[in-house]
Amino acid sequence: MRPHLSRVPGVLGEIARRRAEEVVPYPLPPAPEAVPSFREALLQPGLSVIAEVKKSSPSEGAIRALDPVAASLAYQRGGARAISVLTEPHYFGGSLEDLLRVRQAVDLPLLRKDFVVDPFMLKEARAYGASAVLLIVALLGELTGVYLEEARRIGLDALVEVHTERELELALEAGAEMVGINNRNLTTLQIDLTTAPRLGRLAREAGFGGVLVAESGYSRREELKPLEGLFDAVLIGTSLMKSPDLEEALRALVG
Ligand SMILES: O=C(O)c1ccccc1NCC(=O)[C@H](O)[C@H](O)COP(=O)(O)O
Repeated sequence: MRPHLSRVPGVLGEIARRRAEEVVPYPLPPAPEAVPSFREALLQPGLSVIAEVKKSSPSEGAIRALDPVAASLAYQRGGARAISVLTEPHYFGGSLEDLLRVRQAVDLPLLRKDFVVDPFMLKEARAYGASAVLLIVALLGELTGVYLEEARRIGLDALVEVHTERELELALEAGAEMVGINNRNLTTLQIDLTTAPRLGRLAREAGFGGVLVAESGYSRREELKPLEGLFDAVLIGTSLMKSPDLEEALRALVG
């Protein structure tokens, strides 16, 4: 079952509609028998970092044409607990090949970072070595629970992404065990670092006891302070990818 994408505004809608046109099921390679748990990795003490391999983006244009394996190995050495690999090709320069190559090179759990708009994309994620997928409530709406169930059924963790109070409500109603709060408005691309702590507090007040991840816009250590004691993890891409030394940059950011 596919979401109605005609109602999704801005660049997010453009990316998702293009992605939906491209999904044509094909025979997948055999999935790895076991992959490390994304959820358990983020539940280790302290604020876990999910470091992102991101070559370009709508907000930045070209970021850096760094080999995803070299970037991931640097992230692993720098203390990342998980790695997010963009697999969207047109706006982010990613691919499933990148995901597979990173899977073969590092021991950390991998998040397939894409715009999931068809259940086949979940099967692809599993086949190419992901431990988890991103489910964006602004795209999936009322179908979020259906995609969440399907992800679980095939052995994937799901990070359910929200940006507004209404989306947070939908994520919690859908039974999300991991909620990602994006500071970036995916329609305007504006970043507001108060979004994650504000919605994070609302989630905890509503009794959410699962994994909370703050996403987007972080580049300095002091910006992580409001996340302490509230969030389990932070997802960081652009600022790390732009750093001359990714390993050092990660250490400097989280200590
Ligand atoms: O990054 C973008 O410009 C973007 C545009 C449209 C949809 C999604 C987009 N980014 C996805 C993300 O959420 C980020 O890649 C991720 O949270 C890391 O953010 P950052 O550290 O700011 O690169």
